[in-house]
Amino acid sequence: MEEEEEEEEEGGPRDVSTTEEALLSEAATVAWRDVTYRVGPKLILDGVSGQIAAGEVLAIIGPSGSGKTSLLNAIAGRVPYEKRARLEGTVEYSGSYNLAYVTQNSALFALSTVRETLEFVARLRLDAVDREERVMQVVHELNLVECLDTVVGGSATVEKRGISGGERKRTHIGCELLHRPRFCFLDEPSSGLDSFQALSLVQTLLDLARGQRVVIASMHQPRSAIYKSLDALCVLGAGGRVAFFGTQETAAIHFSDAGFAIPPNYNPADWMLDVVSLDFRDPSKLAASRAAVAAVCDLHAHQWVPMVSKHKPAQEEKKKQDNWIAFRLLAARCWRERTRDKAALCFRWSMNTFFSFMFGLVYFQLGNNQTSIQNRQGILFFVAMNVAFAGPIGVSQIIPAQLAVINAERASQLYSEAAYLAATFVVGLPLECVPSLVSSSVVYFMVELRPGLDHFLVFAGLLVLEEIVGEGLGLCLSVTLERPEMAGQVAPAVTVLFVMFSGYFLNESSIPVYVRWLKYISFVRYTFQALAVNEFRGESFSCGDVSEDQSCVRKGGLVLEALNFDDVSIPLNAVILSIMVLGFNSLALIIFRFNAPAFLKFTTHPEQPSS
Ligand SMILES: Nc1ncnc2c1ncn2[C@@H]1O[C@H](COP(=O)(O)OP(=O)(O)OP(=O)(O)O)[C@@H](O)[C@H]1O
Repeated sequence: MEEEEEEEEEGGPRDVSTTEEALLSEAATVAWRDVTYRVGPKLILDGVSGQIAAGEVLAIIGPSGSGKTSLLNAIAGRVPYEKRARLEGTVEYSGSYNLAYVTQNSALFALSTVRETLEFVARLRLDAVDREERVMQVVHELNLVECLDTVVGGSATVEKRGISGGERKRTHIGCELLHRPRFCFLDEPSSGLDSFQALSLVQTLLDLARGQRVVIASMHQPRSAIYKSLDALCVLGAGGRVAFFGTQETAAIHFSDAGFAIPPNYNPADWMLDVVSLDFRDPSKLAASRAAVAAVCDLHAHQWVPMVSKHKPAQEEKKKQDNWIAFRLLAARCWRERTRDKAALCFRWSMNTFFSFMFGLVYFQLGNNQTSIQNRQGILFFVAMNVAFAGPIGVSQIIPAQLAVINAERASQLYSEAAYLAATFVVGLPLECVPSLVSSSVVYFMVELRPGLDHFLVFAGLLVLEEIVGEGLGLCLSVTLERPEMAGQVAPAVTVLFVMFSGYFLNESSIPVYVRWLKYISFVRYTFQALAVNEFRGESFSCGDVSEDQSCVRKGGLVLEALNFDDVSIPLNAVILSIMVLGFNSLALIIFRFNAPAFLKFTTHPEQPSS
């Protein structure tokens, strides 16, 4: 029933096989010419050319630092933007295309199972009609059956043992293959796998390619069985030049022609890598290895025949995003990730309750005398301050901890920034507000603040509102800061600023003019003011605990006057706090969009026509 509803929501079933056949009937090719990539003065890729058609697996091999990842990024359009970087040349795809890009470090959500991870992507990328079947197909292709219901585990912030490194890699690849991409780019997919797993992965890539797909993978050091199974080879030499491009048979001839015939009984890939690496052990070895690299690369440059371009400019296919579905799926994932970390959740909630009891004990049953006036101000301020810290500290670390996965998902345009932030915010509401509501109630009744249900409800409502504003502030910090440790330090510091301008420590008339504006954005101030008005306006106090020569404040209104809060209106402050919720969330969205991963665009060589 649920499934049927979803089908309707997502536009109903579609004939996937027809769409797929139509897509595959166009021959997929990608060609790159004279790709040159520099970062500042450093030349990383030096005029690299090549092409590959559907049905084949191309392996980019080369020594460490020769530019394999950079070339793969350049072909896939994923070179990270940098001001001082420059990318020249052309890359042409045939027809419209959709691509998969599997990065080297497989960042995944730690507390989701393999099934949940795959289903999340499938629900965003595939129509309902063959979704389950496709997930299971990928699970079988990548041999993930055994670990399907195991959590991924092992992230920087969550210490939880999960699936193995190889399974993790295959899960990541599985996510990218779900939507049947025509072009698959994989950066070192076999790294971290044992030799059997690596070979079976390459076999999967070959099967994928045979299904009319282009597969390009960078590889560090393919074992001989893997080398033999590859269709085409691009060998990058030290310095980012192409040492060879073609099939294995021509590779043997090429290296032999350059004076480096592959010895019998030697893994050809190992031999080629030895030839095209620089040997820094001593100057003479360095000069000899430089000469060898130059000889092989020059011979390739001399023999390389650039193909005649038959390609029309192509557009990457974009799947239409449904923000509502994305929001629901993101909220479900966010809830999972935040609630499955039981230890962290219990720790936070117990600390919260502990401090509430501490506050309750220190200010236990205040009574109604003159001493209670100062104590009431104190406890109201502490409660407002406590709640102010909870939101920013709780929320600010969430996005930095997930950034690697989120950026990869954003690069694949899996969902919109608005859907992601809305889901993070909404999931945070019960998780942040419920404990804060519980602890505020404990304090209210232990301390015996102003009697009356109406006063308690205003008190609780204001604190919930403050918590929500704090969550918005936390989101702003979360999208700005890149590392969880940074968030952990910055969030309390920023909140302290707001606390300073709460109107409790500092008489507002004494605040220097140039920082006075800060008081207008201090959400702690609006909360504390409204809490004080709720507590004191219209309340009377007894003078039983003061001697005759001491002054006695009978009216709560006088307390508010002394605090400069006499003209504060609770509804107005609540409205201001609500506007702040909107303001902080909108600001978070603007910053998040601004920080979206950006990729370098090609600028053509001056001597080349731009079309
Ligand atoms: N943004 C950058 N700024 C400066 N240097 C860079 C940048 N990107 C890449 N490089 C340098 O370019 C060279 C090629 O890097 P790349 O990651 O493409 O090599 P690789 O062949 O994939 O290496 P490995 O096999 O070790 O992963 C390296 O020396 C690297 O330090």
